This record gives sequence, C-alpha cells and structure tokens, in this order.
Amino acid sequence: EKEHTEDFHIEEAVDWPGVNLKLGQVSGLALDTKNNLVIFHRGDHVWDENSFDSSFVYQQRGLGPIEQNTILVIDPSNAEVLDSTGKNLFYLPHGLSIDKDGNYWVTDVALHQVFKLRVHDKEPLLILGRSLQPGSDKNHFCQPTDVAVDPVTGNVYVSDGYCNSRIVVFSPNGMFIMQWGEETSVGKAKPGQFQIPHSLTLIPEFGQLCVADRENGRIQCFRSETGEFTREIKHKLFGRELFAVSYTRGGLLFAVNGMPHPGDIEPLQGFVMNFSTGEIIDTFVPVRKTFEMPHDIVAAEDKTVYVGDAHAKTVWKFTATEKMEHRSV
Ligand SMILES: O=C(N[C@@H](O)C(=O)O)c1ccccc1
Repeated sequence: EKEHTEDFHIEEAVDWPGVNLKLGQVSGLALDTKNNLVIFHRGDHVWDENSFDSSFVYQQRGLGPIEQNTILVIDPSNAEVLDSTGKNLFYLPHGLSIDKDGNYWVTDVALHQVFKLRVHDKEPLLILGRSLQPGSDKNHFCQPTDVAVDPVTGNVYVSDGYCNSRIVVFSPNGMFIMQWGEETSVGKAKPGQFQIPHSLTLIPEFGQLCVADRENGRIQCFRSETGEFTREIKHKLFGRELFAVSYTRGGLLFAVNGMPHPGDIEPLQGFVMNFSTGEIIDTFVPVRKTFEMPHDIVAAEDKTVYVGDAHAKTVWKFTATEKMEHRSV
C-alpha cells in the first residue's frame, strides 16, 4: 500500500516586504505574545574594529545612545511597523527575547548590561550588570550576547559573552543564582567549554537550554535547572561558526552558521533540526539578496522563520511548504 510521508521545505516568503525595511545592523529577533516579529537593531551605530579597546571598554561613548527607535514591532503578514520604542537607551544592541508576560529582555554589548523593559515605559524594570564596565563576577558581564526567561520558574538565563565563557542564571528579580561554563582549552573543545556563547534558547518541554557556541561551531545543550551538560549538536555542514539557535514548540531547532573562511566549502545557511535526534531535516537560504552575517533566528510554531542579518541590515521571512511524498512500501 501507499505510505504517505509528509515532509516540508523552508523557503523565503518572497512576497514579504519586510526585506526592504530600513534598518541598522540587525542583532536580535523575537516573536511577541501575538506572534508579531520584534526586531532589535543598531540604527546608525555599528560594531567595528574601533568600537572597543583591548580591555573590552566601549570607545564610542561620545556618540551618545542611538537616537532611533531600536525596537520595532512588525506585522508578520505585511511587515508594517506596528510599534517602535527603545531610543536614547542603547549603544550596541545585541540579544532580544520576550517573556511569557510580554516583557522585552535585551543585552547591550557596549554597556555590558541586560535590561528588562515594558514597551513604552520610560524606565527599565530591571538592569543587570554595571554600565560600561566589563567584568566577570556576579555583578558584571563582558559583552553579554543573549538572554532568555524560563516560562515556569521565571529564572533569567544570560549568555555571557564575547569576553566571558559562561551562562549566568538569575532569579526573576535579578538575584544571582548560579553560573556554569569555562574558556575553551587548547585542542578539542570539551563539554561545558565555550568560545563566544552567542545565542541561547530554552526548551521548556525538555527542561533544557541550548547555546550557540559560536567559534566552536556547535550547539551545546544543558539541563536548565542544574547546568548539567546533556548534549552537543555539531555537523560538518555548520562549518567553523554557529551564530544563533532557536527552538520552537513541536520539537524543531533552527540555527544559522557563520561566514565561510576563504577556502571553506560550507556555505552560509539556515538549518532545521529535529531537537530529539539532532539531525538536520532541511537547510535554507534567501532568494532575494544573500546572507552576509545572519545574526539571529526565530521561528514560530507554524514553522514561519525569520533571520536577521547584522551586515546585510535585513530581515528575511521564510515559510514551510508541505510536500506529500508518495512512497510504495
Ligand atoms: O563579531 C563581531 N560582531 C558581530 O557579532 C555583531 O555585530 O554582533 C565583531 C567582531 C570583531 C570586531 C567587530 C565585530
């Protein structure tokens, strides 16, 4: 008899006008409680070789904070800007996530801080880290890259950062709970070692947290309650760098890799993986424009995927096309 196997392919939604939004360097993406796309971008600021000194102190304070609204709420169907906020607050936006109550959580690598914001509130609800002061104790981060809030415990997970190699956990009101992780030693990267923990995603159904271990070109997953290492997901197809990872209810893990070095064969692309097996189900690239530095990725339950690019200053939308594959058995 005929057996129907349903599979899907992720393709760019080429009719989505969001690819023409006028943006700065796009650093973070999230979906809000109404599945609107939220973009965190750098307006007229850029992160380049002159942005920090050798002690990771931000060098461009004189520019003042970004005057444009750095947080845009976008209609998922027609890419209309439904709301915008976040001006005069940030210097170098990086990570963005939205908790189950609709609060925005962001990191700024110049300020070395994590912020909890309600849209249009003047003052942040919570700030972690000391402004412009890099460090690695309980009160300091060093270029923190991402933040996520556990929907059950309310605990706050911070991936810290370009110049630290750890995950730090805080209570809902910002009390230090624990941290784990260490620098990658020379030779093969061991479990629990990082080289730029660059993006993180919670998998509440499995009580896990997965981290894009960027320069080790891999994803590492941990038990979110204890920090115990559970698994590494690494594929040759990733190449040298894995920039971002995002889990969506239903068991799919999405990721984007980094630019191939001269002579490398693994192209820049997006990946869809089965979370349980870690296997790659599909890969995807845009039709319009090309990936330059895909920096964050976020996916909805219906397999709508967005990728934000820090160099192309663009956000692409991708959707899944179901394909019925008929096989005789
Ligand atoms: O990786 C870098 N930046 C991106 O991740 C980003 O823009 O977030 C970077 C590294 C060295 C110098 C300048 C930029």
